Amino acid sequence: MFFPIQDLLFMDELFEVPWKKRCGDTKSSHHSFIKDHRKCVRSLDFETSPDDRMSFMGQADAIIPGKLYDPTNEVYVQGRKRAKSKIHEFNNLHPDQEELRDNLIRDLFGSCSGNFLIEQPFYCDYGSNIHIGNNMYSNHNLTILDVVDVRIGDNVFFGPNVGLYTAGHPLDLERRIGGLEFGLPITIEDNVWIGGSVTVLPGITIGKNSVIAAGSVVVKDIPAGVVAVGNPCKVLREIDERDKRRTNFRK
Ligand SMILES: CC(=O)SCCNC(=O)CCNC(=O)[C@H](O)C(C)(C)COP(=O)(O)OP(=O)(O)OC[C@H]1O[C@@H](n2cnc3c(N)ncnc32)[C@H](O)[C@@H]1OP(=O)(O)O
Repeated sequence: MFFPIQDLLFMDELFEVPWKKRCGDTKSSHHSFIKDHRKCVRSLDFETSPDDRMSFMGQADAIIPGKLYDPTNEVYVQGRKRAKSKIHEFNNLHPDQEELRDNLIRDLFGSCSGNFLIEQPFYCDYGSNIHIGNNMYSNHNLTILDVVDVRIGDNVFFGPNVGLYTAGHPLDLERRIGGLEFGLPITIEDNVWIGGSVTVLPGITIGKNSVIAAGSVVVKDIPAGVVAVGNPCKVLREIDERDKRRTNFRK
């Protein structure tokens, strides 16, 4: 069973995901949202850089961070189909077909500002909400659930099996099994290294130059310039001058 859009909007009033970090509190536009979904979405101030490519959905259909939406809406279904098809092609290319791999990702992502290397396989929901900086490297099996923006800075490295999940479901049973979802954006700032098998949850920002230890589950923002470890991921220490001098990397 899926909720019709009118019900979804009224239920949304009861379900306000805390979301004030980058988009501000969207409550002021909430009533017009109930009256006229498209009009309201257009009135929101989306943070897109001038060179961002237009999302495949167009801003009128973009998912609002922290608001419930129905992923079975045809626009989203088509968006995911488009992405799956390109990803299938990407994942099945011979590793020597570097130019084709590169072109497929450039076509899929919202923006790519320089060179990058994403090892196969790679997975995402829409691709158009992913924005990557220069010199990004991802080892095998990066999964990005990009129902809303995922912004990755310059010189960001990912170990194998990393998951960046902007998507979530309500905790209460009725709306969850009814199929509703929400998304909160993820930002990975410049020069971050994310170790293997790290999971980054919706709404997280990882500050520049930080290192996230293998296997961590990042549930809160991580400041700049630190090593953070564990589940839940916590700051272990700052990265300092001693790290510059360190030559012994034995266990
Ligand atoms: C781009 C790519 O493809 S990368 C390839 C994939 N490689 C990886 O994923 C490796 C990721 N590396 C790590 O996780 C490393 O542990 C680092 C870089 C975070 C830290 O390395 P170091 O500074 O050498 O830390 P060190 O080994 O001294 O450990 C410091 C403490 O953190 C703990 N710790 C280190 N790593 C982890 C971890 N992944 N999870 C939990 N605790 C950890 C250690 O047990 C130690 O605790 P203690 O002081 O109580 O004994």
